[in-house]
Amino acid sequence: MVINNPTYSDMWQNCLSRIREKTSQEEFIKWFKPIVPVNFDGTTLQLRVPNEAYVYHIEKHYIPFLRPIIYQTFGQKTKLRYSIPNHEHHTQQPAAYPQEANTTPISKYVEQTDTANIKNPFVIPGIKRIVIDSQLNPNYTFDTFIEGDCNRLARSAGMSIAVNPGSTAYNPLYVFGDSGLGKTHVAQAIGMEIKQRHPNLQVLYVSMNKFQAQYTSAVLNKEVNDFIHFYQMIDVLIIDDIQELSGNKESTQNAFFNIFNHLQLSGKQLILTSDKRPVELKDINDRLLTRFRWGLAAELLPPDFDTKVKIIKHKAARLNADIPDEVIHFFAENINANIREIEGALSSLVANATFLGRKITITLAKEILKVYVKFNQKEITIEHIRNIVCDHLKIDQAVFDSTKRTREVAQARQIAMYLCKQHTKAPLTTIGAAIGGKNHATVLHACKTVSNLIETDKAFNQMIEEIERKVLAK
Ligand SMILES: Nc1ncnc2c1ncn2[C@@H]1O[C@H](COP(=O)(O)OP(=O)(O)OP(=O)(O)O)[C@@H](O)[C@H]1O
Repeated sequence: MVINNPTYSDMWQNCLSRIREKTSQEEFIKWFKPIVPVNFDGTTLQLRVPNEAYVYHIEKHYIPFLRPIIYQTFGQKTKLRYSIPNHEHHTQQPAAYPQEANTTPISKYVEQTDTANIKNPFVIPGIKRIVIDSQLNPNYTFDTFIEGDCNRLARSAGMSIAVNPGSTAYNPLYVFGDSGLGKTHVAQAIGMEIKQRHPNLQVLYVSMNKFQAQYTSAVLNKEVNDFIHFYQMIDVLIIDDIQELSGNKESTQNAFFNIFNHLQLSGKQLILTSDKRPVELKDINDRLLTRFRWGLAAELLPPDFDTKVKIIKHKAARLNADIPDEVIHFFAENINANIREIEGALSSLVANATFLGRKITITLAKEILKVYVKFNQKEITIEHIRNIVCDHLKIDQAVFDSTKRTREVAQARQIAMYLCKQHTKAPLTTIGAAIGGKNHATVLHACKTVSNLIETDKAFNQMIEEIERKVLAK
């Protein structure tokens, strides 16, 4: 009886049987079944894999598992070599994901180089680590993200994740809140911190819109598998504006599900941001929604006064701008909408001071707020100004309205007239009539006197700014 030596294909089948016993059906079908042995020369086993993503995935996740199986079947110290169909094509072109037409590719599978010098089994010389541009904004770090009650949960959870990505209970971390409250900033800060602490991890930030565009292009180019494999290799995936997945085609949601599920099961970290609470997300596959709720949902709230002050001071320092406290407080009191608007107002304040040589005062700040943010201030009336002036200068209203002409009272009236001219639309005659029954020439004179004092007397100027702040904080 002639016993034929088994071929390397038979030997590989033997390996596959053992692999099948020890892996899930899904893993086996996805990662091992597509592998084809193409040569074995007694020392090196050459396997054809569908693409570079396989090489990377196998090397990263299965080597300790595969090694004994291959050694027992092919012999101790057997070396592995991979080949990839259309390799020329694959390696000369940068990998397709994630990139957009006419933009710099952010990922490159680096070409397999000389294989003659294989020293260690299971190490593929030349397959260098994939180079990925994480797409993170280096300005979005924890150092520049000011902490307050409004963001403490997201910030602290983010810090824990940065220390142990994928190993905390916060997976995924779902950061939600209204526009401009710092969702992108905190998500990217986590990514930046992870890159610093764990330089070997692949971190990728992508918006849901960009992800969808890439997926659509992958479908058109028949590269969906490459697309999914690329994303499945990421260690920390940050997806901004996840709510954009709503109402998307089943196929896009399925692709995202495959990626999400794979990463989560492999202990990779996912960070999602959204302008909606998880329960408010609509038209998203239930199996995804359930997974979004597995980790931690952290809300970002509008900052309180003190946090706004800290943020403004921090941003002013970065702009090298010296902004008086009362202007900072004025901004903090009057901008309620979001931090992006604070930044816009601050930049234009500084631009006015730098390019137009204007002094940074509450009056300038008010002008800017009118232009740059929804400034919901109620109309300021003459009566309101009179009340504030009397209150601040501790002058009785009845005395203020009387014919009494002591220096303090006369000056209080002048200040009130000046502020009425600055902050109301009332004509000078109306202002004069309402303050001591004076004519418009007296009001003009009062305004001139106060302006001169503001220019020449520092203490007086400070007092006016203080009164003005109270007037505007209506
Ligand atoms: N706590 C903070 N400290 C410092 N800057 C902050 C803070 N929160 C937000 N910002 C700044 O506010 C701006 C808006 O933040 P970001 O883009 O992260 O908001 P968002 O919630 O993602 O908004 P949108 O939903 O509109 O995309 C950014 O420039 C960011 O740096």
